[in-house]
Amino acid sequence: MITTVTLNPAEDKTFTAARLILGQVNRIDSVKNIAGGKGINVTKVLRQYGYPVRALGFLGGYTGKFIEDYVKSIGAECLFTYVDGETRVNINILSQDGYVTELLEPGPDIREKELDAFFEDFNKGIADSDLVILSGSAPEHVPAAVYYDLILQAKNKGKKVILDSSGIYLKESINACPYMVKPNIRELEVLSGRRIKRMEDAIGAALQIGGRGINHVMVSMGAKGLLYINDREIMYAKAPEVKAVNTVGCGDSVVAAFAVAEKQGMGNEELLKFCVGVSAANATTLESAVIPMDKTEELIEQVKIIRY
Ligand SMILES: Nc1ncnc2c1ncn2[C@@H]1O[C@H](COP(=O)(O)OP(=O)(O)O)[C@@H](O)[C@H]1O
Ligand SMILES: O=P(O)(O)OC[C@H]1O[C@](O)(COP(=O)(O)O)[C@@H](O)[C@@H]1O
Repeated sequence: MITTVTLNPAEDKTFTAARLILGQVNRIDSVKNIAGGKGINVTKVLRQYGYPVRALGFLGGYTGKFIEDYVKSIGAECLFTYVDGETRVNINILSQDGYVTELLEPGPDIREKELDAFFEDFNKGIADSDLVILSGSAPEHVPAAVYYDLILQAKNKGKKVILDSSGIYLKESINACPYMVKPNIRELEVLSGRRIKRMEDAIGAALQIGGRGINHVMVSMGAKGLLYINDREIMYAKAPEVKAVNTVGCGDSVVAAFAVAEKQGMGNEELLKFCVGVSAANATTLESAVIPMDKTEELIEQVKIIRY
């Protein structure tokens, strides 16, 4: 069993538009509403690879119910903690000039007793899982150190923890040393306190993070690909060129692919190629975290690895 945690799930509204002009009336060409949020996307990808998954996190109101129904429909187990507030709606605008603009709501207010209820659910939810995946931001009034506590609790029970978060939630939790962390360049800058302009900067910062006792550091670089540092190797894989339709969910696809690779016992090179292939394939579909399997195989073949 794999447990995914999405503290701040969202209904993702994907708008397509010719262009987006600030301060003007913008008419939308099409709308697609899907269940999203980082851990929900990870759950989607893991289910496509056939793994049993239990999804945890806060849900509330009509949007929360919509997300739970979807997660059940893909065959994942649900152990969500229901709250009085309403789960958020996030907007992703894909404009024809190639820009992806995301408008992310903060999420509902979480009361102290709701947070306590979540911690109880978490301890039940991870009992039979070997991998625990913590993804995304947290809603209002959840302490910044929430992931620090969750990582330690899961590690104390012998679980491997994967962390993909941002800002204060990432910074406050990194000293709990998850098994794997996946910052993008912006997040790596937050973690290391350094500006990252060149590959050498990214390698230096990732080594600094890994040196704290994190076994696997994957730095995602959008269309440029992935840098992967573990206790033995430093490897970079350029992303294959694809016609990107929607890059939302690419980071979540890397995380899910890493979990699949871990489950399948892939070697480092195979693992990196797989993560790059799956995430590039995600970019080719309009719906986030829907992986076209044939395309993925084709893309994996194209991935070239550079060792440092
Ligand atoms: N335009 C693209 N073409 C090919 N692969 C991409 C593209 N955008 C993202 N990817 C793949 O997805 C991974 C994660 O994307 P990234 O945007 O860095 O993550 P995040 O959404 O977490 O910021 C990248 O490391 C890369 O492998
Ligand atoms: O939890 P956060 O950081 O607020 O992000 C939520 C958003 O991230 C996504 O999971 C996409 O994440 P990635 O593009 O980083 O993979 C969306 O589904 C969701 O709206």
